[in-house]
Amino acid sequence: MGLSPGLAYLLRTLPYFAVPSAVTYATLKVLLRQTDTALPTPVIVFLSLLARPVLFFYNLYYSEWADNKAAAVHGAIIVPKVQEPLLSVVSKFAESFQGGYPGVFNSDGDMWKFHRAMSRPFFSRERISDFHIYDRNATISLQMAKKRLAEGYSIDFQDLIARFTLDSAAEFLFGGSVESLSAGMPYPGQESSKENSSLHDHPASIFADSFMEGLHHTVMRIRMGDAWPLDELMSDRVLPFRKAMDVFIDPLMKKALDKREQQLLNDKSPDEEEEETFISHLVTEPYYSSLATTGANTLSSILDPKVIKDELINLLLAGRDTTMCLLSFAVYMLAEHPDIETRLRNEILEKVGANETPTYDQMREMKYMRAFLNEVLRLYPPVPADSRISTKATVLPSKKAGGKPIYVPANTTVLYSVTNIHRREDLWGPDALKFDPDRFIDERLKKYFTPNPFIFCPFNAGPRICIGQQFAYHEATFYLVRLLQQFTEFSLDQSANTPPPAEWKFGDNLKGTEKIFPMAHVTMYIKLLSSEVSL
Ligand code: HEM
Repeated sequence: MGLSPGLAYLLRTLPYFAVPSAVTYATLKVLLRQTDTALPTPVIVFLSLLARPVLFFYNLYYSEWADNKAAAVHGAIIVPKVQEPLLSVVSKFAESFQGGYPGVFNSDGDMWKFHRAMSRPFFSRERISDFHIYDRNATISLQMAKKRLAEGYSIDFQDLIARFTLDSAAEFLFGGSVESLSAGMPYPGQESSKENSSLHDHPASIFADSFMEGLHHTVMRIRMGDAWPLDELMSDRVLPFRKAMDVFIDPLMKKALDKREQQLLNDKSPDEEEEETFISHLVTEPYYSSLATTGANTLSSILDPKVIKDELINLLLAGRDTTMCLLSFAVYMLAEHPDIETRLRNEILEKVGANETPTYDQMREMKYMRAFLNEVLRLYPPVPADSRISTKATVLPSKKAGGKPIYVPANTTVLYSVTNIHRREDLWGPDALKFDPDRFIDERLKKYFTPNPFIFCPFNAGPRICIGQQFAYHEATFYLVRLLQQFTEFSLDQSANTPPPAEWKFGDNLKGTEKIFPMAHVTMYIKLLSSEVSL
């Protein structure tokens, strides 16, 4: 049995605290002996214990002084600093995964290159255009919605969509469905499946609930900052949930690995007819090119089941909640803007038809649908804030004419709020807070977005841009086509929704007009119930 995170943390940090004190103690002893001076032992111990705090403040003030000096050399001002514990959520995310599942989403440097090279080929056009997985799960989920409405209840759309995205992502990645849709969904007033024992005890709920609970504890670790292990002195809070998830993932992995091993033994290539999943892709693709760049030196290390599992969980985390968030807010906006709902449906009827399954080409032609999704992503970005750490000191030019440049010291965590960027009137125009998909089609596109594309960054940008961007657009478009082909007139069931806090009524930004209370998790989420949806 391994050490608890708390004990491991204490062991890890022991040298950090003990070495300066031990060195001070030894130095004092030698000095006192050489100068023939006597000091009581408690005083020597006390002075030695002060060594770590003194070093801490010396480093703090020295680095601040050195940064200011370097900024002055460039005629720049130092980058504005924020209070760490409040805003370090994303930067601490990777740390909180310690001993967990390192992968493309939460690793850096060569390790990231290795994981990115491993995942990237799977997101080719052909693979993400295979819609039968969405089709099956969308059909099941919409049938469930109809049944629930026929019973006279409104629908917890966020819960329904979470099940749809989980089952679809799991099938795409693992090749086996979690079947969380088959567990059913909560009735209004039941906050979670825990309040409904038949739903909670369903085998499919165990994976889904463990995933959510594990995520919840991970977020708590992030909130607590570096010393989170001290809150887990006796046991690891995330481990039981990881174990519960492993019960689901391990047999699927074993099956894929055994099959590949047999193929290699018989010198066979994978069956052409066979449907490729992410697991089978990982155990099939040769990664010889990545061997050279990553330092991994044997093929067995590439086919290490742990590496494969890490990759799968990373993608499940990166792809599931984000798309759920996009679709939840999309339905919220449909309920708030019936005129937009009508326009979307007209486009669907024109490009796809009343019952037909949408194809890749039809989806590409649906310009208003893409504009609608972009507008949802603009005002309600599923990743509301993000951060980067500077690997070396750099000077950024000032945005204000005549303003001083900004000096960013090396190893600085630079935070940015995607939500704020997306809602700024100076970037998007005076109607920035209005929900209006046309801004991605009409002259405002050329005026604001084209000359300055980084004002829209729901998927980030640069080398670490989201791998699943097109997958997410396809999945969301597919679901909305199916939803709007079958349902009309969405409205919020305000008796069941969590309203925003009363003080929001007089708040700025969108606070004053919000009907639901968007809350922050790793991604944002809403509790959205739609009633009066009719066929
Ligand atoms: C609306 C849906 C989505 C949004 C808004 C979104 C957003 C993002 C953002 C902002 C990042 C950058 C994180 C960072 O580097 O700090 C990211 C990275 C990533 N996303 Fe997505 N994502 C979505 C859907 C998906 C899907 C469906 C998948 C996969 C099935 C996926 C896989 C990934 C991966 C693997 C990364 C890490 C890429 C890297 O670091 O190289 N995402 N996503």
